[in-house]
Amino acid sequence: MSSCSFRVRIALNLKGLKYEYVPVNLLKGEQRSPEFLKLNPIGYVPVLVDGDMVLSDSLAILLYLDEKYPQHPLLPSDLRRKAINLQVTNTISSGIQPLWNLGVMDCIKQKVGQEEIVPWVQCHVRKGFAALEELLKDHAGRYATGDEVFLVDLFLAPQLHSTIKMFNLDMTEFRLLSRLNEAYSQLPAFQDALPEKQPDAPSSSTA
Ligand SMILES: N[C@@H](CCC(=O)N[C@@H](CS)C(=O)NCC(=O)O)C(=O)O
Repeated sequence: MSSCSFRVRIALNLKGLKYEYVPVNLLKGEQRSPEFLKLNPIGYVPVLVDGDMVLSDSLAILLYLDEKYPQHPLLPSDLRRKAINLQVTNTISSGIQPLWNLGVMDCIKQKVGQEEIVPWVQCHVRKGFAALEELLKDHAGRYATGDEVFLVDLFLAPQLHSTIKMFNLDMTEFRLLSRLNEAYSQLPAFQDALPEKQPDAPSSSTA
């Protein structure tokens, strides 16, 4: 169900890399098991194990894969487009996704009440999406920063997919993001990375 793991699967698919998929059930708390904490002491997925290399943050994993496997580069060579990619990627990974992480939602449920989860997530995601529309409006082509898929698309697609699906977000005011979401849904590398396509997904899986 993790949007952060979804990012990494898209990159592995784009680069044509074979990998062994090891499921970690977040709803069962498997990310807090002693074995998993040895891989990532903060108890978050994804983790990439590549020989003796253990990496536990999606951005670090993506940049590592990009250097090691340069086919289908994730960052554009053009300096300005590269900078926009990094800016928007970081806006999603630090300004949107952490605000609706499972641990945050659990905390709201316990300290404030279950009924406050959806309004909380909708408020923060809408604020983030409004910013993304503004940040990307002068850069988007078919995808977020032109007509090729880059790093920012690997962050955007899972964010859109997960929040629209889980929180029934009304996207009518986010016209650019809606168009991009539609474009991503046509790409095999993105389709095959969907949470609901993974071997351990329950039939009603959301991300
Ligand atoms: N910055 C990290 C964030 C990782 C993260 O928040 N992972 C979430 C799933 S997308 C998680 O494992 N949540 C489990 C929890 O909150 O207990 C990354 O990009 O990999």
